[in-house]
Amino acid sequence: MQHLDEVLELSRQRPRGPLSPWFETRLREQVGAGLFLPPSELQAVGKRLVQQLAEYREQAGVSTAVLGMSGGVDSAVTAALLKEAGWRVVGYTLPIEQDPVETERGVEACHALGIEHLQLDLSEQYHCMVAGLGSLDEKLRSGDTDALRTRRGNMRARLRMITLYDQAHRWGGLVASTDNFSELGAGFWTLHGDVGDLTPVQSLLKSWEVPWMAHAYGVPESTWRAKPTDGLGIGEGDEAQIGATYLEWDVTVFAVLDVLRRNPSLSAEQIPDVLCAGDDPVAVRAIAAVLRRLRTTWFKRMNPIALDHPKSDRLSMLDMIDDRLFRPAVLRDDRALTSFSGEIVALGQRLANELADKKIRVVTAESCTAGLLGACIAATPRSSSVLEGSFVAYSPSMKIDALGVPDALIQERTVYDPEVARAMAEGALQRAKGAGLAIAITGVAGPEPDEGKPVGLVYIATLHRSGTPQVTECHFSGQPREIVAETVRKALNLGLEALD
Ligand SMILES: Nc1ncnc2c1ncn2[C@@H]1O[C@H](COP(=O)(O)OP(=O)(O)OC[C@H]2O[C@@H]([n+]3cccc(C(=O)O)c3)[C@H](O)[C@@H]2O)[C@@H](O)[C@H]1O
Ligand SMILES: Nc1ncnc2c1ncn2[C@@H]1O[C@H](COP(=O)(O)OP(=O)(O)OP(=O)(O)O)[C@@H](O)[C@H]1O
Repeated sequence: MQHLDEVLELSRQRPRGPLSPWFETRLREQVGAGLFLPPSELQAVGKRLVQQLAEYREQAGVSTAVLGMSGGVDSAVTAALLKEAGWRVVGYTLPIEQDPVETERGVEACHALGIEHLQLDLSEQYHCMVAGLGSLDEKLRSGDTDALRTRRGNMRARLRMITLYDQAHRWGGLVASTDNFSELGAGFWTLHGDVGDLTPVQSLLKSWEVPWMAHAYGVPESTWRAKPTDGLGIGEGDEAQIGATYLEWDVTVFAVLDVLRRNPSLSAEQIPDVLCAGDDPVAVRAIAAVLRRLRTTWFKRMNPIALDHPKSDRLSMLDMIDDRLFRPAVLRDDRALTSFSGEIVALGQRLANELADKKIRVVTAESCTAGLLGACIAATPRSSSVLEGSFVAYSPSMKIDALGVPDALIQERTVYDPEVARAMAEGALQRAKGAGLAIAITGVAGPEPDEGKPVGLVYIATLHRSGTPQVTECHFSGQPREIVAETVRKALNLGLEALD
């Protein structure tokens, strides 16, 4: 299996010798399942990242990125992707009592990638800082415990960040972030120390995908072969601190995810047993280290901690204003199919509140939204008191069989018709005895026109049990998922109107 060999090679596993049996088996399975992306997919991922970085540069009107060049692979790949996307990239080597070999690798990477390079030795500033803060806490200056070394190391990272933000301001640019998926999971970064404004490699595995990108985008071999270190003087390299190699880390995280998917009710304590590493001491140790780090760093991955604020719909409103008016198109919220935008969530909540106030339950009859309207109401607290149910009637025959829409009507007018929407609403309300309001949707989400009807034509019918059906014709534009999201948004608004 060539791909497996490449993973072992680029992850620097080869010189360490064979993996322990548990890791060997899991890695084979995971490579076979495509979790360690094969080179053909990585090529596409690289292209997509570069394309997005280029679009962001054009749309946000910022074209200079500054970043710290540690001599390690993450900063080098980040710089390479930005450069490829047409950014002006300024790489800073910022040694603080650094091993000169690391600094030299940072300089070499800048030259090899053809980016500007500036150097500023921050050792003196660091000492001033330790001395200053040491006057509040004497131990900080000379103490040699893990905690004190970590505090001093974090100070180095934050001092570098102060420098980079100042330089970004100087050039009218932004600070590029170099964090990757594996370090994110391990909580292996300093809050406000090495996370910047734009994160090109955040979803990539440190063991395999980051070095692959390094190889593909012209980073010198000395950089991607170098032993990963935090450059903060805290410990003997990343992997010694984490308690597992990055390859072991990535394999274990995928394995934990797999067992959790199979059995979502497992507790953290049960996971080592379920992973069945019993007679492999290397794996037992590494799994324990991975779980320990995940357990002690979860809060870093959701920093700052956002409460479920009683007025969180205000935050949704700001999100909507930004999304509609100011955010560059490359970042626009078009993920409504899997995670509703803030505005849709807020609308769903409003409709649920109105229904609860009026003690009315709703039934939905959905064609092109295929249940998303119902799901949106189901996602609100106490939805069971306001949602009677949903009919997902996607095909014509479902509309006939499940909702009683007359076959002849569909034959004569197609399913994209106001009368069909009306019949769907009536059929739903007849069948859902506990509902007082029906909302029905039929339309063409695209990407191609259908039965002579244009993409984006949608009919939404609302029917209050004590009223007559109201049908609204809508014309939306965009990709299918955008049309579906617009339809859900409109249907929620029409539901609110119908209750008025
Ligand atoms: N429950 C809680 N909810 C919300 N926040 C909480 C919290 N508990 C602590 N905190 C906050 O979190 C802080 C601790 O986190 P933080 O300050 O980041 O510090 P911490 O995670 O303790 O240390 C940073 C670690 O990242 C490693 N690192 C740093 C930089 C670069 C790299 C690299 O290789 O790329 C690695 C470094 O070697 C060290 O192991 C606390 O001081 C506190 O402010
Ligand atoms: N000496 C340094 N000069 C400039 N920036 C640095 C230095 N050390 C660390 N940094 C910044 O902090 C980030 C995190 O540090 P880290 O040492 O993990 O580097 P890295 O690029 O992730 O490489 P690796 O972890 O593979 O050594 C770096 O990506 C870099 O932007």
